[in-house]
Amino acid sequence: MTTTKGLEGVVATQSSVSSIIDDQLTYVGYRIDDLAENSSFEEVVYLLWNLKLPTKSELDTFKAELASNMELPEAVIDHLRSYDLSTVHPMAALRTAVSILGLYDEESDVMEEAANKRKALRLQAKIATIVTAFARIRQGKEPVKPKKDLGFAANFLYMLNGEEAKDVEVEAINKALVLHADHELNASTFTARVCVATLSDIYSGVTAAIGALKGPLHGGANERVMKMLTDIGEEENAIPHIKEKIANKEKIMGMGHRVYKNGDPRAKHLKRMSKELTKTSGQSKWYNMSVKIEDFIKEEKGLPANVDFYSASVYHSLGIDHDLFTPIFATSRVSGWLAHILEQYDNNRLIRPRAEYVGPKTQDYKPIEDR
Ligand SMILES: CC(=O)SCCNC(=O)CCNC(=O)[C@H](O)C(C)(C)COP(=O)(O)OP(=O)(O)OC[C@H]1O[C@@H](n2cnc3c(N)ncnc32)[C@H](O)[C@@H]1OP(=O)(O)O
Ligand SMILES: O=C([O-])CC(=O)C(=O)O
Repeated sequence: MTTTKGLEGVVATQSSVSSIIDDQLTYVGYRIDDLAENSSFEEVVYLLWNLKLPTKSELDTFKAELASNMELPEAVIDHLRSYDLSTVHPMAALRTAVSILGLYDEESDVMEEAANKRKALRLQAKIATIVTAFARIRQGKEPVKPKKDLGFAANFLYMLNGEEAKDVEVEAINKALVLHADHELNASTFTARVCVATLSDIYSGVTAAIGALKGPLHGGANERVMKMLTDIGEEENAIPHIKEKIANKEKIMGMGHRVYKNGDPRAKHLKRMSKELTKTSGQSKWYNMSVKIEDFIKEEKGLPANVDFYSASVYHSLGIDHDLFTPIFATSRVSGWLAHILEQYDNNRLIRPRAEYVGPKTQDYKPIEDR
C-alpha cells in the first residue's frame, strides 16, 4: 500500500460541476471570470444544479422559488435564541441550525431525486436567513424577514442590516457569492460527498460540510486574515509582523493553496473589489497592507494569495462582523455542496479508502491485573 499525505494529487471522483485545469476555474465549463463579471448568484446556482445556464424565464422562476422559500420555521429561530450568544461562533450556530432545520423538513429522509432537488432549494434559500437571523439575535435585535422582491444578495444584506443596501454593496456581495460557489473537490465538498455516499440525507451532508469549512486551513481562513490585519494595525508594521510569523513557523492566513501554485483565479476579482471598496469607505490601509503582505509572501515563499485573502478586507469594508466572513462563504458554497451531493446520489458508490497501518505489531492481550 502507498499513502499520500492529505490525499494530494489523488483523483477521488469524476464530476461535471466545476473544474480546475491549468490554474483556470470553470463552473460547468464557464470561465469564472465571465461568471464573476456577468452573473447573478441565482444564475450560478441554477447552472451548478442543472449543468446549463437558465433562460430568462427559467431564471425568473428559480429566483422566485428561492425568494419564497427563505423564511425559517419559527422553531429554528427559537433554537438560535437559545444558544449562549456571548460565546457561540456563527459557524457553529450555522452548523447546528442546518441540522435542526432537517428536523423540520418532512421530506428530510425521502431519497427520490425530485425530493432531493426540492430540499436543495429549500436549504439554499434558508441558509442566508439563518446566518443573518443569528447575527441579529446576538445583537439583541429581531430577525428581519426576507423580501420576496429582492434577489439573494440583496436579501442577505437586507436581513443583516434591516434596511435595503446600496447597489454597489449588493453587487459586491453578489460577486463574492459567485466566486465562492464551487471549487471542485475541496475539503468541505469532499466531506459532503463522503457523508451522502453512505446514502445519508442532504441535511447530514451539508452539516458535515459546514464543519469542514469552519477550519482555519479552509473557509475559516478569511476571518483569520482580518484578525491578522487588525493585529498589524498600520501599514508600516506589516512586513515586520509577517517576518516574525514566518520566523515562528506560523502560517500566513489567506496564502497558499493545495491546487493553485501560480495564483488563485478568484483572488484578482476580490483584490479589485477590495481596492475599490476600501477606498470608498476611507479604509484603504487594509488594501494597501494586504498588497504588501501578498507581494512579500510571493517573493519569500513563492505562495500566492487564495480566495480568502482579499475577501477579508472586502467584507470588512462593507461593515460586516469578522466572524460572519466564513458563514458568508458557507452561504455561497452550499450551492456547490448541493450540486455535488445531487451528483453523488446520481451515480453513487460508498467512499471508503484504506489506511496503511503503522501501529504496533500484533500484541498479546494481558489481563488488567498483569499490566
Ligand atoms: C478556500 C480555501 O480553503 S483556500 C485555503 C485557505 N487556507 C489558508 O489560507 C490557510 C493558510 N494556508 C495553508 O495552510 C496551506 O497553504 C493550505 C492548507 C491552503 C494548502 O496546504 P498544503 O498544500 O497541504 O501545503 P502544506 O500545508 O503542506 O504546506 C507546504 C509548505 O508550504 C508552507 N506553507 C503553505 N502555506 C503557507 C502559508 N500560508 N504560510 C506560510 N507557509 C505556508 C508550509 O509551511 C510548508 O512548508 P515546509 O514544506 O517547509 O514545511
Ligand atoms: O479547493 C480548495 O482546496 C480550497 C478552496 O480554494 C475552496 O474550497 O474554494
